[in-house]
Amino acid sequence: MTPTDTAPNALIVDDEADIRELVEITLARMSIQTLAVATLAEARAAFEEGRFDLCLTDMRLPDGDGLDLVSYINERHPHCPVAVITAYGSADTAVSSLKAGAFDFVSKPIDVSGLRSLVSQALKLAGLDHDAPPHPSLDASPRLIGDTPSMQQLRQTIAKLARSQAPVYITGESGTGKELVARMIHAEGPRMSNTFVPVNCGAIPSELMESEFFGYMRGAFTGAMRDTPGLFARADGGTLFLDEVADLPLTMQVKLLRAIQERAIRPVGANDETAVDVRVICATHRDLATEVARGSFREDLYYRLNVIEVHVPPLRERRADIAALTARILEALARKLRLRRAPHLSREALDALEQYSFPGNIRELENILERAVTLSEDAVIERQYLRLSSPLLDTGTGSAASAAPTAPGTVGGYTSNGHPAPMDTSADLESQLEALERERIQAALEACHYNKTKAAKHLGITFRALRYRLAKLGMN
Ligand SMILES: Nc1ncnc2c1ncn2[C@@H]1O[C@H](COP(=O)(O)OP(=O)(O)OP(=O)(O)O)[C@@H](O)[C@H]1O
Repeated sequence: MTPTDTAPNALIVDDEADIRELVEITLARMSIQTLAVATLAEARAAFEEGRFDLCLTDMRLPDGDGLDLVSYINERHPHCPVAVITAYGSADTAVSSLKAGAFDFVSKPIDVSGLRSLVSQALKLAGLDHDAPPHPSLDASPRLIGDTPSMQQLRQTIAKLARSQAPVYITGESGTGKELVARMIHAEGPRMSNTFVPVNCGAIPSELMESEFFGYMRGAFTGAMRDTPGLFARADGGTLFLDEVADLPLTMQVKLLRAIQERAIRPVGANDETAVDVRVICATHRDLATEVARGSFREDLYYRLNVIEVHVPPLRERRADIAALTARILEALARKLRLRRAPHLSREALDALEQYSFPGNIRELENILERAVTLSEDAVIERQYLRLSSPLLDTGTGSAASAAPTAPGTVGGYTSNGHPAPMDTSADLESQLEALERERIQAALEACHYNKTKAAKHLGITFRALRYRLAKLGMN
């Protein structure tokens, strides 16, 4: 196809003629007009004269650093995505270019199919800025509720990160909305029409990890009846969300690092690697830097994943959002339960919620409200239906252990030797149930040698549900 006036145009900045040529040919085959220059000065001059939909720049230029061009474009031409071409094996440079605002990088020797997918992503990005109508999936995509300054800032960060391809590391307590943030980064960016694949790293048995992540070939092991794609292949063109990444065993961390660095995977039983184009976003409620210091998380992988860090604050640090979140959750519940009108909370009930510490954050708020709607038959939900285990907590750490009603001589529901306390029969039903729950969970954990995945199975609940309950009961 011959480029037309409406064809997108790209600026290529590299002092090596053969690389310029390779990139020009590849882009021309994609019907993209190109202008190739060899220096930083020429690149700046080109930007003074025209508008580009994409810029690809080498990192080392005769008159300066590619990073300077990245900063210049981000400042003066923020609508133009810029990607850098890095020398083979220079992971550090790739990471610093992403931090400086490059949306992606391609390493030498240039792999043409990788370059093509990078360019397609970039053009989708550029397209998002033009007057294109919003993608239909955006309307259906989840929304982040809340107007406190931290939420407003989080929304701005999401919009910025959606434009980049850099790995993102999301921190925050359980139930704060880390997965929701990851989904929004995916849904607002050029990968929106491809798959978002969430994976709970703590829930995959370690012996199955490699085949789950990378897939397997028929006959690779007993029971491998057909070629089966793994999570990376399913997320090709889209986003892989690694939840609880700190739970990955060290052997898997090495393989993950390789897949991210090489942008290729080798299914179990396959001879060759297959290229994949996956954006990795990960999250954990643990402190990865501490895990690195303890030796349970590889520093090189940490460095690779933690290019950009986003923190999602706990609900108790943004109490002003509780009313809006409650209203939205009650509306959703009304739809789910086919109620004619969404119920709402009495003033007293809302006050109680606004003072509660929410160790399980928004997921806990959802559970409290679902239970209240089920228990209360009125359109106005009174405080007693919230069944808060300790309604009025201080603004401290939010530890559920300090909140839980305890039997005399016990700490957080445990005796001094660490065993669950005997049930206090004078306590109300709620605290009796809580004590029972603790006891059953503790017994399951002990029976399964503290393997949470197995304990959850043993209890007949999901891994997430177990983790939520552990946090709620302060048993972490
Ligand atoms: N700001 C928000 N607005 C609306 N809903 C939210 C918000 N934050 C979280 N939620 C909802 O709260 C629930 C928990 O969120 P999510 O699963 O994203 O938390 P998480 O931090 O990933 O939890 P975990 O650490 O347990 O994996 C989800 O149903 C999510 O849609």
